[in-house]
Amino acid sequence: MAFGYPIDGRVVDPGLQLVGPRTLVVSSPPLPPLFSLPPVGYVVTAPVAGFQNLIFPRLFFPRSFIAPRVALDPAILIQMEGKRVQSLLQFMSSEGRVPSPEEETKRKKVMEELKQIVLSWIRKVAWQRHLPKDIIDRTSATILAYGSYGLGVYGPESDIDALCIGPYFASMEDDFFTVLHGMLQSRSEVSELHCVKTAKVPLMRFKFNGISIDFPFAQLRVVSVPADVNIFDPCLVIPDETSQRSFSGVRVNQRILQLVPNLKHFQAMLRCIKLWAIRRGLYSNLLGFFGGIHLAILAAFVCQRYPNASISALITLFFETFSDWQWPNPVILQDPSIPLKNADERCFMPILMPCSPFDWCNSNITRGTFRKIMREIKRGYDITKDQGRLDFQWCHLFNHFPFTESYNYFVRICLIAPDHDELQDWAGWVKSRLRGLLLKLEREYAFCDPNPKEYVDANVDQPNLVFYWGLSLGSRVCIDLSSIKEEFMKIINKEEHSGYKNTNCKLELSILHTSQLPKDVDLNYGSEKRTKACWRIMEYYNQHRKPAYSQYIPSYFIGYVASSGDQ
Ligand SMILES: Nc1ncnc2c1ncn2[C@@H]1O[C@H](COP(=O)(O)OP(=O)(O)OP(=O)(O)O)[C@@H](O)[C@H]1O
Ligand SMILES: [Mg+2]
Ligand SMILES: [Mg+2]
Repeated sequence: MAFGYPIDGRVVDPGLQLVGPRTLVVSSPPLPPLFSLPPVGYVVTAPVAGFQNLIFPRLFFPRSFIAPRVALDPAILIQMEGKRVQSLLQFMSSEGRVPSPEEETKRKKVMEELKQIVLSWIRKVAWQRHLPKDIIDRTSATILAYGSYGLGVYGPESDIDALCIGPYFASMEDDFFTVLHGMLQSRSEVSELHCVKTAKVPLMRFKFNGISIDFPFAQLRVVSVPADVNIFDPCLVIPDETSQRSFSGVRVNQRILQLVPNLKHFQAMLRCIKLWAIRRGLYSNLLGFFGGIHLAILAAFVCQRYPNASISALITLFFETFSDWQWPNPVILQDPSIPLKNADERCFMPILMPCSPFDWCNSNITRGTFRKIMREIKRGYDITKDQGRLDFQWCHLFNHFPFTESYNYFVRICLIAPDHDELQDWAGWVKSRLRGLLLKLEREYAFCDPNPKEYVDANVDQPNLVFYWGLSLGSRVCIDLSSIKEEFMKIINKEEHSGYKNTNCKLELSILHTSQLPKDVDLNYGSEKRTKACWRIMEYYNQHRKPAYSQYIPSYFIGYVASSGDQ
């Protein structure tokens, strides 16, 4: 085995060769640790007899994982790394975050059935439009998955995002939102069907066999859209701007998949980062936190930088990279090679989409949510940076955010409607405007933490949905929300599309002290509980590991290695 050391920011391997600006080769023979500069990272190679000058990078370790100036035994490192990855995968699987084969099959079947519906739809449309018989015979439409399902990282709560692509004669208003809508409505598998026509990317939203589907539409100037349509084909003519925007989601997804060096690592890491964001109350684009697209690009960025890193190292590197990041410097996964459009100056974390037209991800992050995100990223780094530590458990990283311990006051936002269907529409509309309320609360109070979780108040007779947002009052003593509510209701009712002015849909806004929270509402949702996986990991840590010390500095504790358990 030999050692390399970082010198002036570069890393030199005295035994073999320089392998890159952020890597260190551990090979033979060992040299004493002389340099005080902290290494930026390590690639551990397995020494191969007879190939002394070749480097076989196996694993990348973040700098924090290995204390600087300490000699290391690569065999122990690799073993420890393997255990950490294993316990992480075990944790994710026991938390139900890895879809079962049945779930995979169920979703595939939904996609297949939607494809069939879309095929019969387009023939029907061609026939209704009296197109020539050969066109009716030849025409086809298709659907392409994108979002978390397209990336292969969906969780139990995820929807399927599927873009419906139709030929030149299929119009959005008449054929998609009317004919196809009618066909979907008549299917017994379809429920909760809604049209969202005024969104930037207009879509139908429904459940198919209980799975939520986001279903936008785009048109191509062709007679027949093949199932394997190449959406990067420069010859494709996309006739209108709405279709361009609808295509963007699929393109971004496919580009991300092309840019990550190791798809399996990317998918596994993104699943973990998403669970972390959900548990820490950071997963909701509408409420000023991350959406799936933000996390996907940030995760891909880290994977691209560290192609040799293991899944657990990638998680540490995610937190390390973005706690050090000089925001609002943008995160760019693919160099656009064209001048960048100006990011919105209010954007706290600009993230560029990795393909033409290189737009910025839409972000609702506010000053307050940015503060919380950064605090949580630093927490993530603190927990994961030294995984050799005695009390390390993955479940600490994924603990639910302890809302009731963190705030004395909560803003209660209760949305009420006469029936469930109306509640869906009403809540959808209000949620799309909640950033306005958040900004007002931030202006008025010291800090507001919009917990994205939705609750139901059993004491309210009508169908309802309730948010409890954490509130720090700062030096304020007045907690009268009436003026804020008045201003917010103006936003809700003013917009011409809302149409909610004279309906029975209501919004209640109040401030509660923690002691006034309903007894059946657990805002901390399991933060104190230990999951089954956690216990399993603890057992493993307590019973089957023994401490390992550096072979060069015998009293220096490196971590644990598995033992047969007979100690
Ligand atoms: N803020 C945004 N900016 C740009 N594109 C977005 C944004 N939000 C959503 N999209 C597009 O819509 C797609 C689907 O978004 P969605 O909200 O369903 O998240 P997701 O990544 O699929 O995660 P989830 O598992 O929560 O569904 C994204 O992949 C992206 O292409
Ligand atoms: Mg989705
Ligand atoms: Mg979606």
